Amino acid sequence: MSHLHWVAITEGLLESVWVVDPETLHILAVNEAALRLLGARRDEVVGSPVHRWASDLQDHVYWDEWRRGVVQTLESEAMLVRRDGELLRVQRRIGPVRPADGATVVLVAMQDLTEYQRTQQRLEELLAELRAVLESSSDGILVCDLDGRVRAFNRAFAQMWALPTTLLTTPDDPALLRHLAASVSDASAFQARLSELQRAPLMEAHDIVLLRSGRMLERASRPQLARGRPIGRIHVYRDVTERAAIDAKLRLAAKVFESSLDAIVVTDPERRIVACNPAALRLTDRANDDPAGQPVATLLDAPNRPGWEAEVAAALAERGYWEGELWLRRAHAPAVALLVSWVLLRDAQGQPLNTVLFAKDLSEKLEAQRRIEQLAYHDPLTGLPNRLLLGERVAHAVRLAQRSGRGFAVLFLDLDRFKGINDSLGHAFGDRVLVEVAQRLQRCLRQTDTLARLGGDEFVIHLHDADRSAAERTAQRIIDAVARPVTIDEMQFTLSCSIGIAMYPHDGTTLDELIQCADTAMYQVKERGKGHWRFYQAEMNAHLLARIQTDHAMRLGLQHGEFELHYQPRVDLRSGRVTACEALLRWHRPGHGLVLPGAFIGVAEETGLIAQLGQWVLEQAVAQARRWADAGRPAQVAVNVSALQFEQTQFVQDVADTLQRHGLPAGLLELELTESILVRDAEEALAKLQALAQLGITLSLDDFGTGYSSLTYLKRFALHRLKIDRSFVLALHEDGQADAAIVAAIVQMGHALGMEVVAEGVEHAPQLQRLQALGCDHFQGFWYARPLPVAEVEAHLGRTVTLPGAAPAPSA
Ligand SMILES: Nc1nc2c(ncn2[C@@H]2O[C@@H]3COP(=O)(O)O[C@H]4[C@@H](O)[C@H](n5cnc6c(=O)[nH]c(N)nc65)O[C@@H]4COP(=O)(O)O[C@H]3[C@H]2O)c(=O)[nH]1
Repeated sequence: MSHLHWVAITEGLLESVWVVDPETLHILAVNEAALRLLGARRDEVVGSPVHRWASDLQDHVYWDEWRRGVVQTLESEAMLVRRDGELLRVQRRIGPVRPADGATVVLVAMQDLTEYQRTQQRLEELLAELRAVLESSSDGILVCDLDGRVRAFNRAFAQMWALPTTLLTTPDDPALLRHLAASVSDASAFQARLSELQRAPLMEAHDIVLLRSGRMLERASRPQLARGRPIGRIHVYRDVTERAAIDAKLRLAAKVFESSLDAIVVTDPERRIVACNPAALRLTDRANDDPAGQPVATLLDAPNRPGWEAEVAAALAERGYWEGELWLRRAHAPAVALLVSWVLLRDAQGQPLNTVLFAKDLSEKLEAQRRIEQLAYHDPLTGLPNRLLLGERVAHAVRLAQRSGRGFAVLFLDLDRFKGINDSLGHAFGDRVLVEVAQRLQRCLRQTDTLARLGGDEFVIHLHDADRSAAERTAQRIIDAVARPVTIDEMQFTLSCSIGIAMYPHDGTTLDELIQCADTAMYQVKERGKGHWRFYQAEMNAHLLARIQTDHAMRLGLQHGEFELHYQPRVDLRSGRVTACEALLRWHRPGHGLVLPGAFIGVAEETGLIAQLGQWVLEQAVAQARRWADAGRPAQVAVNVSALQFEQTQFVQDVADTLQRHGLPAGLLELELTESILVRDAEEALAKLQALAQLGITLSLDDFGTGYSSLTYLKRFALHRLKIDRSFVLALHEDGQADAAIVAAIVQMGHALGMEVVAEGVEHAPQLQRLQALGCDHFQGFWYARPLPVAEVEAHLGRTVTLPGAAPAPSA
């Protein structure tokens, strides 16, 4: 076949074709594609040896082997040398072709690999890029085929799921899936989800996977498409643990912002409002009116702090915060005080971002503070200043007086017999009396003076800038004001008060000193008849000192046996027999001789020593009565009981114990009580008296007629005897008709209540006769016998006295 034939046959082929003579290895014919490949003309190619276009030695060796019949066909890559010398990679197939009508030729078919190679290279580069992208992603990526087989995953995926090294090097799908399932907190839900995704290859899904480690993964599952058809699935996992935590924090912060009881206002750097929480809106009274955009300063005010805005701005810029009190202006309500903490927030570059204002409503606190101050500085009953506030005022007055050289006065005021009102009419009534008195006192004073209540019925007054005559005038004004009749609950009565006055700086330079002096002066007023005022005099304190000394001496006296009991016989007026005697205390005070109770009982009652002293008396009297009874001269012994002694909780028990200790029948003991005992705490007194009466003790009421002399308690307490006070008996002698009538009434009343009546202080026969005529039951007094020492009184016991005989009954 001619080479023209070969040209005609091969021209239509896309491949480059050489027809080579197997003997000479010269090219017999080429097609157009081969000419383009070699960049040569046909005449340059046809007739040329194949070596001409071969580039490497291997090619030469091959053609030699071909000629020697060692190889027949070949398919390989080879390098050609183009006409211009450029090398060209081709894929070639070489093989003998024997046409039916001709000799065998070698057909070399070649395909230019340059383009293919370039594409290949581009693909490889693309692949490498993709892999790099895949690897550089912080998301964990898992690629599966439609059957769920794992095709690829990146390093982030391996790290996120903590894949063991074996799974990284050796593909093992079941092991990988087992590892994933074992890592999640709900394995079955995880696997169910994977199966569901596998069944729906086109489904896109987003969900959250919780790992057992506590981490939280967000999964986005998308189908992998090739030419519009799904070929697999890409799972992208993102670790959102931190983000979820931040989200939770943000949600919490939002909740705090919303529900905070404190007002929170966020502003821009120019302090214009950006957001207000509900508490802020409530506080500003603008629930329906959004203040966003307004300068926050328009809502705030600081009346005592001009230039406060500049101060805030400077503090925020320098320190990043400001704290202080501001007032909030409100739309429809009065302004409120706020405690404000103001902070500046900056961005990462340090530029001001926002300011946040936290405000606490101080109105309640201020009100509480005001209340506390009120409570701390005022007496709750009358609302008057208390001692604390008075102390501050007086301290201030002292400072002023030191500069001005002018003095002032302190008045100590105590109501007279207030205790009686309180005890008999109740504390609530007493409180109303105190309020009334406080108002009257206040009206007697100037604005610059201070009236304080120390407690009970004690008031102290600071008279500002007052000399002696001013103090005197004010004291008298007060005495008069208090003395005006008081009407409470339709009950009218009169009060009086005693006032002691101390002058600054003459009597003292501190409130304590001045109060002490005024108190001492007031005490003197009380002792001398009450209802008056008096200036303090230095010797008053000497008197006080004497009392302290007396108390001390009494205590020592008790230890040293300086006390003794004298007994005054008591005579039965009907039989004339001495049936009883009253024990009366005597003190052999060293350096003072025999001291009578009037000089020390009062001090013992004041200092409380009376309880001890009284018990000593009881002990002695009971022991003595027992001795007399043993000696065959039984006589009832009457013992005086002071109010303080009676108030001791164990009093009844002490009496019972004493009787038991000495084995004295209770009927031989009489207790003389004073009226004040009965009015103090009526309920408790009643219980004690009943207990004593039950023991069999005789109870008598001493000094009847001098105190309250109320029928009510006489009836209630069911006492056995009434002792008419000496003053009435004395009056009988002085022929006072009115007093005689009183004595008669007392006797009758006593008898009507089933009580015996005893008259004290009978010094003269006529007194005795009148008492006899009035039906009095017993008497004691100097007419028959004074109080006598034991040795002397014994002779009287059981004796019958010759009485003068009853006087005619009084005419009135
Ligand atoms: N002018 C005058 N006086 C007479 C006459 N007869 C008796 N007296 C005095 O009158 C007082 C009667 O006692 P009292 O009213 O219980 O008054 C007693 C009593 O309240 C109290 N007292 C005495 N001893 C005790 C005691 O042991 N305990 C208590 N708590 N008080 C006592 O001291 C008060 C005074 O006691 P004494 O000085 O002993 O004064 C006694 C007595 O000496 C008389 O005919 N004329």
